[in-house]
Amino acid sequence: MSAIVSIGVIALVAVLQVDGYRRMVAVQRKQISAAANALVRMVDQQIDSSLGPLLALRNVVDDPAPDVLRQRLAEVQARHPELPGFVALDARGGVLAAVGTAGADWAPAMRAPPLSLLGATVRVAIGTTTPPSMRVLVATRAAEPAAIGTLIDADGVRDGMTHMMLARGTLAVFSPEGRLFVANREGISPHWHDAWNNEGHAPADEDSDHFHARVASARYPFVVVVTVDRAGVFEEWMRQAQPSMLGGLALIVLLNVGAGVFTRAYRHQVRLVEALSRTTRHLGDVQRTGHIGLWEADLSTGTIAWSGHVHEITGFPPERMEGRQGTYFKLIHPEDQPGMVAWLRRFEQGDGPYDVEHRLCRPDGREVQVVLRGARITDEGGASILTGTITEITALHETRLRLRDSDRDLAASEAAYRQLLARVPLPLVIVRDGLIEYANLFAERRLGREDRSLLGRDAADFLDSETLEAIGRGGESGNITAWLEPEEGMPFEAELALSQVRDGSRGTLVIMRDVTEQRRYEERLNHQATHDELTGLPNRRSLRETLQRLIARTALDDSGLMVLFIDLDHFKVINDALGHALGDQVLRDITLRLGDALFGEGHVGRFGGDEFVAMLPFTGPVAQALQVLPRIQAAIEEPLEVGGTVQRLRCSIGVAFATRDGADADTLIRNADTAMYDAKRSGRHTWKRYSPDMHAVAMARLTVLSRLSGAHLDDELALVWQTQHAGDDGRVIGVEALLRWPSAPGDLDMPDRLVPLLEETGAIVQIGQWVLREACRQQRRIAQLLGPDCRIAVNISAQQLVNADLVAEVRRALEETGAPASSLELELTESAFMQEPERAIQTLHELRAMGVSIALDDFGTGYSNLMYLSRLPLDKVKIDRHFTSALLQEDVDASICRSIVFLARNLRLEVVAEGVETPWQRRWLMAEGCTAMQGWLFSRPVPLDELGAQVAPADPVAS
Ligand SMILES: Nc1nc2c(ncn2[C@@H]2O[C@@H]3COP(=O)(O)O[C@H]4[C@@H](O)[C@H](n5cnc6c(=O)[nH]c(N)nc65)O[C@@H]4COP(=O)(O)O[C@H]3[C@H]2O)c(=O)[nH]1
Repeated sequence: MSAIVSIGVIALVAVLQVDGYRRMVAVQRKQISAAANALVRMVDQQIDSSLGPLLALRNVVDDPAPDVLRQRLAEVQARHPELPGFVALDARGGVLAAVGTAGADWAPAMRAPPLSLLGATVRVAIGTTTPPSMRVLVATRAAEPAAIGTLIDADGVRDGMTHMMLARGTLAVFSPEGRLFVANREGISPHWHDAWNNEGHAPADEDSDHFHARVASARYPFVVVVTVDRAGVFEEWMRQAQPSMLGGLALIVLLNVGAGVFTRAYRHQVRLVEALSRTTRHLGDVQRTGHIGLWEADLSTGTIAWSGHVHEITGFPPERMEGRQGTYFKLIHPEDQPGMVAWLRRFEQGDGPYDVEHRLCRPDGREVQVVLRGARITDEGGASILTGTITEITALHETRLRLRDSDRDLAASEAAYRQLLARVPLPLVIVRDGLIEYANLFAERRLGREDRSLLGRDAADFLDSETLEAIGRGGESGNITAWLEPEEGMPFEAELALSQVRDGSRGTLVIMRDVTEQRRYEERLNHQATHDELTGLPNRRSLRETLQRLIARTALDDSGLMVLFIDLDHFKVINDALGHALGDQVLRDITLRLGDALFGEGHVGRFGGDEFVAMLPFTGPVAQALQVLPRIQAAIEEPLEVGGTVQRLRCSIGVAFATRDGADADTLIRNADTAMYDAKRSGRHTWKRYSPDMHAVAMARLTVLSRLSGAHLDDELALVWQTQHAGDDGRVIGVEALLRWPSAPGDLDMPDRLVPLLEETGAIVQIGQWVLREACRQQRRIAQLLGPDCRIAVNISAQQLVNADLVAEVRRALEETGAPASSLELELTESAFMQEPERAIQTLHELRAMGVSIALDDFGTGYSNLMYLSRLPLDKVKIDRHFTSALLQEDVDASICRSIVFLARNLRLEVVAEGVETPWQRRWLMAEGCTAMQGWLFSRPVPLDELGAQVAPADPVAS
């Protein structure tokens, strides 16, 4: 039996699924029409934003100077060749400024509705109310309404199409006369547009292979056509059918359990009723066959006579009944005895017949239920007797009791079932024959009105015909989506779970889940996930996806793809000075300008902060593609009004090409970024093409940062020392500490490569501290080797002067190592003083007050402003070795070197010449009055252990 039921259920589910397919088709129809509408909205918005610069013209009319107006109109016209003329009008239609359409009559355009654009009319208004006294109008070429296509960002639309329809359908945007603007797949010809020209109806009959929808934009001249393959829908249904079949079966089983509770209770009741009637029948048999006890009592004598069956009922043998009424009375259950007395009294009022029901307690311990029926018979003499029957009804009584219990059970289980439905935390109704038979509280609240119940109402008041049809078919389970119309409030979209109620006639249980918010939330999430909130541009994730797609396309059609990483120069300064709100405004303006500069040919996205990434497919030579760069730079450089100030921004751009510089999106973006970084290093406001050695530099930076920002500098770094000598006798007068990184990667073991990198990364501050401390630590040994008067010179970077508390650091280094302050000399370059001159002068004074000497390094290469230098508290200047080396060629005009030495001596400071390599240079310097020297002539930089050898160098003058 259960097998038959199961087969029936499976067959039922199969029928449901077939019908599910029909519903899916209906949903599909709705979806493609929704997709077409969404696509129209999207393209409308795109055209709006493409026309952003036109709309931005409204801003220029803040300043009604005709020259300014004309210039701005001309700029926009140059960017939009499809729009040949613009004019700014005052409120009365008088022309304030016009370009491209001089002498035209603009009055009709004043009557054009706001924002209607590129229609069939010759002139239309695009700006109407800002400020209220003016309008900016644009003339379109009436003969070329298809120019609208240039305003559509085809790849952006294709992106949107992917989200709307995934891969199953075809979406296309045409001009009304059939020109294809964009589609989500290749190979769509204008004939395709003609084929679907009858709005909303397939040209072929229902056997056609497609569903389609066609929607025309109300604002711009284009139409959207959407089709879906019937085969694709079938596949999707196949994919969905399996889980929903299982779900349907599970639901049916669940409902069967519920219905089973009903059915069991009902059957139980039927069985009891049958038992009751059987018992009644038996009773009839008993009566028929004489199985009723008969009795006759004489009330005046107290005697009673019995038929034989009375003994069977009472269980008392005849000999013990002895014909006494009292004997019977004693057998009656004590609780029922008062009832017996009352029954007897009834004969005082009449002759009967009267019935009394009571229990008898049999001698064998059994309790039986009997009914005594009696009537009074009076003879002619006036003597009367009571006579009647006694019938055992124990079985009947028990059945009656069970029936009463079962009635209670049945009422309880139905209440439980109703309660179960009422507790479903979603609106739920049972629809039977098109009427609402049951509605839980949630349904009453969501669909109905406070003063009017849903019960008995026509379901068509709330549900559309398709949904009603699905419900009306009955016998099905599954989910459908529908728009519901509550009596109060807005219609809402809901997911309906339908299941058959199996209790005789066919009803459908409908559980509703409002998905309006969920849909809205999904759409918002989708947009947020792919777009930058501030600029509305695609965000990093979506950029990467688009780039990956473009790379794939490039590989197919053998075209080129250029990736630009654009970073605004010194944008932080704008942010810091003008605040983040105006900084945001700048980023929005830059976004518009980038769009203009690219002529809508590429894709731009915001990578983060002030970084933008542009992707430009191209077909011609690379040199031609690169022509966009000056255009971008010029667009960004245009003066920008921000918060009452005029700013001129610049940018650094890194360029990378697919697939030469990377075959995937991440690599290409990273390499364009590396090239941008190189452009920044080269002084900003420039652009650089990526080359692999840039990557090596970037890796070196990374190594420096990871290895030299750790705590183990002692294991990585070392100091070498170069002696300074008196020019006349060659005695050692000081030593300079020079940094080395023995295990450095690449050529970073020498400071002229390493130090600039450390400066760039900021690591110089921490490493400078290490050098200072290490030099002071080695001072004691140097004093032992070269004498206590030998000063140690330590190079100090500009960043240490600006970013660290140099005075405190020097003091700590001296205290911790025990080196005397008088033995320490700090070498600083002129540029170090220039960043914060007043603070630098103050710091130097404090250092000198401690007893530390100050030397000006690389003298002659910097600003050498004598006025300024005279304010610095210096002890020594060191002539840069490039001036000394210029003396190597004896025929070189020595006048520059002479002036440098002269300048240094005139500051009345100790003068040391660096880079002395030949005896000739030494003699020349001596002759010019420079008596202290440093250079390879005396010693190369050596480790501490080798410094002892410098104590008594051979006098080079003599050699
Ligand atoms: N051709 C030639 N070169 C000579 C001669 N005599 C000395 N030199 C080199 O000239 C540089 C002198 O150091 P500097 O002017 O302070 O120039 C230094 C200094 O500005 C910077 N530097 C070195 N160590 C440190 C440091 O610990 N901290 C900071 N902030 N800068 C350092 O790196 C620069 C280069 O250092 P080095 O490569 O060690 O190069 C040293 C030294 O090896 C010579 O006769 N001929």
